Amino acid sequence: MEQATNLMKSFSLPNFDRKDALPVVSVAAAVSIFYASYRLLSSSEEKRHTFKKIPIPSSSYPVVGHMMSLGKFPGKTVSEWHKKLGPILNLRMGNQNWIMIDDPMLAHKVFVTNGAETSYRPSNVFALEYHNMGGKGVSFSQPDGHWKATRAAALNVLAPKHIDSYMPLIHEEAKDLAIRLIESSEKEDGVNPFKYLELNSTNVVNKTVFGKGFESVEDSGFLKMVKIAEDSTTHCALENDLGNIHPLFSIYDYFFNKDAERRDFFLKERNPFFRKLIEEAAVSQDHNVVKALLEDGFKASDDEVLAIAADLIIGGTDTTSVSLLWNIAIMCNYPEFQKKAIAEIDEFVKLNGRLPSFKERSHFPHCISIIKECMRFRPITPFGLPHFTKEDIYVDEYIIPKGSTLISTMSSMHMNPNFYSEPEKFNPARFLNNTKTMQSSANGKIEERDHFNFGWGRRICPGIYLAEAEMFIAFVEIFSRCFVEPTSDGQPNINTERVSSLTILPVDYRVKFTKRINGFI
Ligand code: HEM
Repeated sequence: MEQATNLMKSFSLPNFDRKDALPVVSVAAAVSIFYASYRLLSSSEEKRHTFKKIPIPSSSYPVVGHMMSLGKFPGKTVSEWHKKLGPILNLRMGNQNWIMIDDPMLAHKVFVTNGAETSYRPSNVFALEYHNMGGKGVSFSQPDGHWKATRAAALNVLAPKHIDSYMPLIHEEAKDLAIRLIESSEKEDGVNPFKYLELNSTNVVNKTVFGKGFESVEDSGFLKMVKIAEDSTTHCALENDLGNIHPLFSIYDYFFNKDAERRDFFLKERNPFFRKLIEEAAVSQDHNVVKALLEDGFKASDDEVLAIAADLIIGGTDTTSVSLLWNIAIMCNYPEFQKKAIAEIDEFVKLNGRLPSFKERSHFPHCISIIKECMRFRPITPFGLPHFTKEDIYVDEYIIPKGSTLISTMSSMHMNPNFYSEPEKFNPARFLNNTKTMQSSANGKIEERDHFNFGWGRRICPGIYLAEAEMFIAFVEIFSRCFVEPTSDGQPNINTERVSSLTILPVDYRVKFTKRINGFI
């Protein structure tokens, strides 16, 4: 102990008089301030020097940047650039800066860890001012505006406890879908299932939101709704807001009267169409989302109801039907997985004498894995929905400058060999140990995510539960009743695609929905 005390004493400072100490302390303080400032400056200099430059693909041209180099399949082009240049790319689109990311871990850091800065949307007049009615909707409104309230309202009406009350209608629609597919396939020796899938998803969302559906694929109301949804997505696409990409391009809009055409679409066509549906829904006896928005504490204004309803219709129709369109094309190409799904469904039906509810999905590991793997194997959007950052963000060794549009490259992200082993192989077994709902996977740890089709962080799709229930129930209805087979045209081509506004679809195909003679339903 004594030794220890002596040792401590030997380290203590000599005794100074306070007066003598003053100049010493001042000099020391000045030196340390100077040193600290020097460290700070040099460390930010060091930081600047040590940060990696984000690669820029070489095919950029004056004024347009990479716009003209993206080609007919922008998702594929950007995926090729990622292969050559790495997981993060910097594109110039007119005067906009686009950062493309195809590594899930990096994307998680950008969109989730830095979510407070990266949950904005790039400015787009038609999406924000017209589609979202000046920020009153969800999908394109900015998080520092009204978005938090409308997003909370959307999350509330799409929450499992609410969606569960619509399950009977989801089952009814799925049964009608399976019967329509079988009947039209029998009539014409094969059918292109797309319009029937569109009717199914439009009816599910329409009945949920407005309490009203459509009778058939020829119904004029249905055709009008599909057209309105298509035109809305086209007018909201970033690449169509040309003046925003470069002021020079507004000349095109000016001469071709594009702005007026878009304004007229929203004000004279879309809004009156939706307002009528909203008026009817508000006085309907049945439960629907419009009534919930008006009553459930949110007390939305007329414009807010319209903007949110439009978001749910546009967000929830094409997305689900295109996912199922890929699913059927893939199943036709892989009959061995159809057989596994059918065996699982038959076993449940034999035991219970009925088809399962979504709550009983744990009995269906093969069906769940197949649905997930189809979405991974053929993602339905090339780039999801773009985010935007208002601040510089520092991620790994990159600085992403403020004012950048942030995009996840879905095609190559889902083919990332560090995240998925043998990604080119259609292999549902990869998800047999990850059969939790897509909803909980999307909101869980990055290492446990199944796929990224629903986007990221604070902006992640609020309709996952509805989409997942709808896809599961439709899948089970179809395969409990029939086997999907190629027509004499051959197998659906699942290696080429066509781009339509925000989604990527398989090229048109026909398949046979052959009624199963040994089916239990
Ligand atoms: C397979 C089906 C679906 C897919 C793949 C899908 C995908 C997406 C994606 C990628 C986003 C953007 C996320 C982000 O910014 O990071 C999104 C947002 C959104 N989705 Fe979905 N979606 C689907 C179904 C639905 C359904 C059924 C609804 C509602 C009925 C819906 C409503 C919305 C809304 C309102 C937003 C905007 C969220 C916001 O900006 O805060 N979606 N969806």
